[in-house]
Amino acid sequence: MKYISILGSTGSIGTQTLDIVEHNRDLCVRALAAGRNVTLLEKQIRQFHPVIAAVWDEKDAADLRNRVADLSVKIVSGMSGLIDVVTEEKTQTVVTAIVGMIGIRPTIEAIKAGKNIALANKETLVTAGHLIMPMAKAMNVKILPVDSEHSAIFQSLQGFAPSQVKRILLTASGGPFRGWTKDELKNIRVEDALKHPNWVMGRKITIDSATMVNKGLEVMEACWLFDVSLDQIQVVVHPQSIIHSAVEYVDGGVIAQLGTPDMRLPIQYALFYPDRRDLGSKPLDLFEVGTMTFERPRPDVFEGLDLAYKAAMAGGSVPTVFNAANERAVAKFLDKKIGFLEIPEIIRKAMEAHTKIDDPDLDQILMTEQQTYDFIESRW
Ligand SMILES: NC(=O)C1=CN([C@@H]2O[C@H](COP(=O)(O)OP(=O)(O)OC[C@H]3O[C@@H](n4cnc5c(N)ncnc54)[C@H](OP(=O)(O)O)[C@@H]3O)[C@@H](O)[C@H]2O)C=CC1
Ligand SMILES: CC(=O)[C@@H](O)[C@H](O)COP(=O)(O)O
Ligand SMILES: [Mn+2]
Repeated sequence: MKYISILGSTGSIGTQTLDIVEHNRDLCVRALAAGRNVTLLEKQIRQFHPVIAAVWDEKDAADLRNRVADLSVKIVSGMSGLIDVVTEEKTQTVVTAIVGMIGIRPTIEAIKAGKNIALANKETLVTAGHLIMPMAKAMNVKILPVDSEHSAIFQSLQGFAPSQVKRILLTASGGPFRGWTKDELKNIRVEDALKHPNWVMGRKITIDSATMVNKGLEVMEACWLFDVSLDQIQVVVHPQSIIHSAVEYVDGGVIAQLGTPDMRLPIQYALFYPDRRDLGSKPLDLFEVGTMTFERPRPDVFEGLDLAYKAAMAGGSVPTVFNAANERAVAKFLDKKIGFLEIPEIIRKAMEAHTKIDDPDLDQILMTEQQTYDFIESRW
């Protein structure tokens, strides 16, 4: 039996993880955490029988306790609830499918408790990679990538020593507005930005793909996961999302991972690594794909990518400002309070206003997050 817990079980990655659990009898769910979707969480509790379940708000937790009073599951709430979920005794692997840098503290606590991490929650690594990666090494826990590109890189790296790696080719779909001019991006509606060409995902990451902030976050995520420098990563726009990323080796050979866009494959790979199992998914039909194309990214049009590189180069607390400003700006865009191009504008202004902390500890990261939110609230 493999014992797992899921942070963010009601979301896109969380529900696909549970789909994998349904099809693999040797996976057992020990604990689940959700934000507000009490109805779906109740269903999941009844189907997967976790011993602990968490929701964010204590009021929702009280409601959930009433709903599942016939079961012996402990219902918890808040940050301490998330920590109870990830430190559940029997759990071996925690799937971090929560959205945003709220995942930092539970991820750190999971590592301290010796749990392996199947990491989807890229915001945590972008903001606290300098704390998390050494901690994982010291605790001898595995950080297994779930993000499709990073899983592809991880799969392409199997059997090779890090010294043999020359570059990483990180693919990007280019999002729904690939090829548009900056002028054309001015009046984009939320509904249009939520239409990703290839992937069905949660709302925040879908907007991040449209601004290409997602690719910027993924560049930083790759630096931490694979211990490579920024100039060893090339972003390649590949609109078909069939090549999920590749590694170029010192002899010029390039090894890539290909597949139809289906997040269940990287999730399952992380859960059963190094084994592979039948996923029951539609096989890749290269004749159906027909053509695969490649383009250079346009950081001049998609300023979010340019700002991500600036944040990565600055390091210290600046990636936290980049990420926190983006989280707040995307929430405002989804609420129709700001326009599409105000997302990078807010990130840029927040970064300009920030005084960098070189090697922030956890408290300084969380303080920087709060200061960034306060800065944005006072102006937008
Ligand atoms: N979706 C995808 O295909 C991919 C996603 N990722 C990354 O995975 C992460 C999750 O993305 P995705 O699944 O799309 O996001 P969703 O928005 O679909 O799901 C987010 C999950 O987080 C939960 N959540 C939000 N706030 C809290 C909170 N305060 N406490 C507890 N749970 C909370 C939500 O609960 P509720 O809904 O109940 O409020 C939900 O279960 C992100 O970091 C994203 O970048 C990476 C690669 C691909
Ligand atoms: C499925 C996944 O991993 C997403 O992060 C996806 O990569 C988004 O696509 P783009 O950011 O390349 O548009
Ligand atoms: Mn990705």
